[in-house]
Amino acid sequence: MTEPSTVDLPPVTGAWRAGDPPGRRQWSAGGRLRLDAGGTLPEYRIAYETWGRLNSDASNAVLVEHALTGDSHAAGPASPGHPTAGWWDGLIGPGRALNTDELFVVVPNVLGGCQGSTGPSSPGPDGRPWGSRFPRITIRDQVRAEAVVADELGIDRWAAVLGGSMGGMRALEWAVTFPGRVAGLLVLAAPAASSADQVAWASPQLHAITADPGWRGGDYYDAPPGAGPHRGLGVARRIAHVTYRSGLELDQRFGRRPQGAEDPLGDGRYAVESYLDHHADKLVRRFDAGSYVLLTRSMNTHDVGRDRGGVGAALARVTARSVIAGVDSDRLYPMRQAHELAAGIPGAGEAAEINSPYGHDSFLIETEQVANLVKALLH
Ligand SMILES: CC(=O)SCCNC(=O)CCNC(=O)[C@H](O)C(C)(C)COP(=O)(O)OP(=O)(O)OC[C@H]1O[C@@H](n2cnc3c(N)ncnc32)[C@H](O)[C@@H]1OP(=O)(O)O
Ligand SMILES: N[C@@H](CCO)C(=O)O
Repeated sequence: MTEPSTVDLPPVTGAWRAGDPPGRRQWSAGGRLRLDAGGTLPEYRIAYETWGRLNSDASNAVLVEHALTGDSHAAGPASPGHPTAGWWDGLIGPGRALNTDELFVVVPNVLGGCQGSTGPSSPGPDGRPWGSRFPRITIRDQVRAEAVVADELGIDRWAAVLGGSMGGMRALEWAVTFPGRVAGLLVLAAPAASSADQVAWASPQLHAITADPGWRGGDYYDAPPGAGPHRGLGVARRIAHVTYRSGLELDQRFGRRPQGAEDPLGDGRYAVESYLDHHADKLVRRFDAGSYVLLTRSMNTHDVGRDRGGVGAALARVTARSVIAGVDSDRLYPMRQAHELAAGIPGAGEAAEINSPYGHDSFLIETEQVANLVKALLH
C-alpha cells in the first residue's frame, strides 16, 4: 500500500466531552432506568442540541433521531466540539423543511453513544469507564431514556418524531411506546423488526471488533493511546459502508480503476478499496468501538412486536399521522420492509420510495426528496 491506512491513530473516545467549548449542546440527566434485558442503569445523561424556539403551549417541538454513528449535531458547521458538519444541515434551519422559524427541533445523542450521552466510554458509578460492565440496552431502552429530555423541556407531545435507519427504529419505538406523545411520525429506511439478513451483516462487524487484541474484552479505555480496537472498528466500518451504498453506485463510480498510481496486480489498491479505507479511517477517529458494538447489538434486538403480541399488534397502537419511506436501492433495509411497516400502521397509506443510486445512505444524501417527505408529514 503506498497510502497507508491511518487506523493505528488513537480514537476520539471521550474527547468530545473533555474539550467541549460552550455551545448549544445541553444535557438531561435521568435516574434509574429499568432495562428490557433485566437490571437497571443507575444513572445516565442524554446530550442534545436544539434549534428554534419552543412555543408557549409546547406544540411545535420536533424530535429528530440520528442513525448508528450520528450525533446531536444535525445542523451547523463542524467546530472544535463537533468534528463533522450537521448531518441534516440541508433540512434544518430557517425556511428549510424543518423550518426553525416555526419549529423547535430537538436532536439527542443516543443512549449508549459516545458523543455526549452515557455509553461504555463514560465513567461508571465507580468513576472508571463502564467498558464491558455497561449493560445490554435495546432501542426501546434508548427511547425511554430520551423521554427525560422531553419531560425536562416540558414537551408532552411531539409535533413529529422522525429519523432514518437506527434513528427510524427509535422514531417508530417512540410512536409505539408513547402513542399519546407522538402526533406525527416519519420513518426512513428502517424496519419494524431487524431481519436475519440485517443481523447477519452485523455479525462479522461485531467479530471484527471483538477479535481485535486491542478490544480486551471491551475494557480498553485505560490502554495506552493507539492500543484500542481500531483495526477491528475499521474493518467493521468497511463492511457496513458497503451495505450503506448500492453495488451499482460503486461499480459506476469506481469501476476497476486503481487508486492513483497504485498497482492492484502488486500490493496496490483499487480505488473502491481506498474509498473504504478512507471511511474506516474517518470513523475510527470520531467513534468509539465500545459504542459501536453496543449500538449494533441494540439494533439487532429491534423488534417493536417483542412482548407486545407481535409486530401487527404493536403497530396497531400507533396513533400518529405517519409517513413511511424506504430507498429503492437500499440493499440493507430493502423497500419490502418499508411496505410491510406502512401496511401495519393505521392510516399510513403506501410507503414512499426515495429514488436514488446511493443505497441506504440516501436518507442522508437525497435532501430534496427527504425534504418533500418531511413537508408531506408536517403540512
Ligand atoms: C444520522 C446519521 O446517520 S449521522 C452519520 C452520518 N455520517 C456518516 O455516516 C459519516 C460517514 N460519511 C458518510 O457515510 C457519507 O459521507 C455521507 C453519507 C454522510 C455522505 O455521502 P457522500 O456525500 O456520498 O460521500 P461519499 O460516501 O462519496 O464519501 C466522500 C468521501 O470519500 C472520499 N473518497 C472518494 N473517493 C475516494 C478514494 N478513491 N479514496 C479515498 N477516499 C475517497 C472523498 O474524498 C470524501 O472524503 P471526505 O468525506 O473526507 O471529504
Ligand atoms: N452512514 C450512516 C448510516 C447508518 O445507518 C451512519 O454511519 O450512521
